[in-house]
Amino acid sequence: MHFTKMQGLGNDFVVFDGIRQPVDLQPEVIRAIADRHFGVGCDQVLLVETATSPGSDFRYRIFNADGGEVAQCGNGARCCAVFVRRAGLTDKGVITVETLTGRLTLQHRSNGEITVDMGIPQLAPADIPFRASEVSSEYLLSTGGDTLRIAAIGMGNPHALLRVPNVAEAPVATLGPRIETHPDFPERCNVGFLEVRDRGHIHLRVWERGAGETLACGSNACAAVVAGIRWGELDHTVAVTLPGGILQIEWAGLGQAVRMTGPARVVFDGVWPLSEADCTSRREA
Ligand SMILES: N[C@@H](CCC[C@H](N)C(=O)O)C(=O)O
Repeated sequence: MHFTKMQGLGNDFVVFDGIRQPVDLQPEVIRAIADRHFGVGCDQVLLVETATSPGSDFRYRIFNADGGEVAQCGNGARCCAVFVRRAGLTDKGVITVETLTGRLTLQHRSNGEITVDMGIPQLAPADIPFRASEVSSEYLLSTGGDTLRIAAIGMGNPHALLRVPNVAEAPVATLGPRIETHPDFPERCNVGFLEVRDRGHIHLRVWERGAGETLACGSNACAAVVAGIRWGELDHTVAVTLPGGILQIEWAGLGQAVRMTGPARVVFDGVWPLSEADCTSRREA
């Protein structure tokens, strides 16, 4: 299977063209590809397939490094836009892709960046999904003896957001997995630790469901800006500084879609596996 290694702000992907070649991605194959020591190494594996619904150009599928299939990946969406043009699958400047739960519009910009229409955020607990009796901009979450104030927001995938005084010192590796697997998020969640610098700028670190801490998470950046606007702390256009770089996020408010703009780059092309005999990717039993 031919693949392209790509990255969006250091959130890295192994991308397969499932239109021109048969691609079989069983969970154990995804885990082997994503392994940073025995495989290629990536946060997510992406698969581009033929669209199944009218009005979409492609089907865009996303698998976390742990092998689980999910419905949304913002940085991956920008990489998908670059991948389909580079592979000669389309020459369109505006591309529509279907995901597990919705549709995204990807727009190539004249400066080489890509803007993604990430859809309308889900605020109703049942849609996120999150266990709460009513919609609120802030919820209390009890974990390990602590009570945390969080926002819970769906961007096609579930997100928890916490304010921190300084992202550099945020307990991402300890609190991240506890919130990811908290029973109030029945499908687990991505956890964003956000520091508001001013009304147009936040710093953000993200513990991703199924991947651990990544250098950037586009959908969590969108959810963080939605949370900050609902708290009354942010304007409608916000620069989000992540460890891997900066995203521009825009949200006009309730009922409106979130727009995310940023780069996407090719790292290299490869073949997986080279051959059974050459394949050194498996952990020895
Ligand atoms: N890195 C992504 C999100 C990938 C999926 C996420 N880990 C989940 O499980 O929902 C992004 O840029 O949005």
